[in-house]
Amino acid sequence: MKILKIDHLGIAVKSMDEGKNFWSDILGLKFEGAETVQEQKVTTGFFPVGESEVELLESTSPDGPVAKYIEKKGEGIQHVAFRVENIEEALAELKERGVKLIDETPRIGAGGAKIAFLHPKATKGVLVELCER
Ligand SMILES: C[C@@H](C(=O)O)C(=O)SCCNC(=O)CCNC(=O)[C@H](O)C(C)(C)COP(=O)(O)OP(=O)(O)OC[C@H]1O[C@@H](n2cnc3c(N)ncnc32)[C@H](O)[C@@H]1OP(=O)(O)O
Ligand SMILES: [Co+2]
Repeated sequence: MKILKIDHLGIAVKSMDEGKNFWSDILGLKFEGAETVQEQKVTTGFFPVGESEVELLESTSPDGPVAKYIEKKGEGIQHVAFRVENIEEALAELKERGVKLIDETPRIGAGGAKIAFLHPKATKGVLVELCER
């Protein structure tokens, strides 16, 4: 598999509006707009930073993964996303090597990217997202 770069850092926030204030008003990053991804029960907000982006995540439902994360650990970095050249190939390789996958086939994430998550138990405690755009 080939990882091209860190695509984004996913940061769980209780409120997109409040989160946005810090990242755009204080740090001066450009807010590229919000998008709800119903399947993941989140509204996302992207801020480009050089070759990568910050992705703020606000839950749309109390039983979504981001709401559960905040309940357990508080606001903060919920996942790291790597951009890969070919996500199906990467997932097949990881599966063959015994890595615990949350998604065995890609789903559709923000901006229409193909995404899939690896289980934090298989990655030394970091929820890893692979994405291909
Ligand atoms: C829109 C899209 C995009 O970019 O395009 C997105 O990013 S969507 C971003 C939101 N979507 C997702 O996160 C989808 C993938 N996530 C999931 O399926 C879930 O959140 C899991 C990662 C499986 C965790 O599920 P759940 O909270 O029900 O399980 P759990 O509480 O039993 O957790 C199992 C163990 O994993 C740990 N754990 C849970 N969430 C974690 C996280 N984000 N980072 C690191 N560790 C984490 C828990 O502390 C626990 O460890 P201990 O056993 O040691 O206590
Ligand atoms: Co993400």
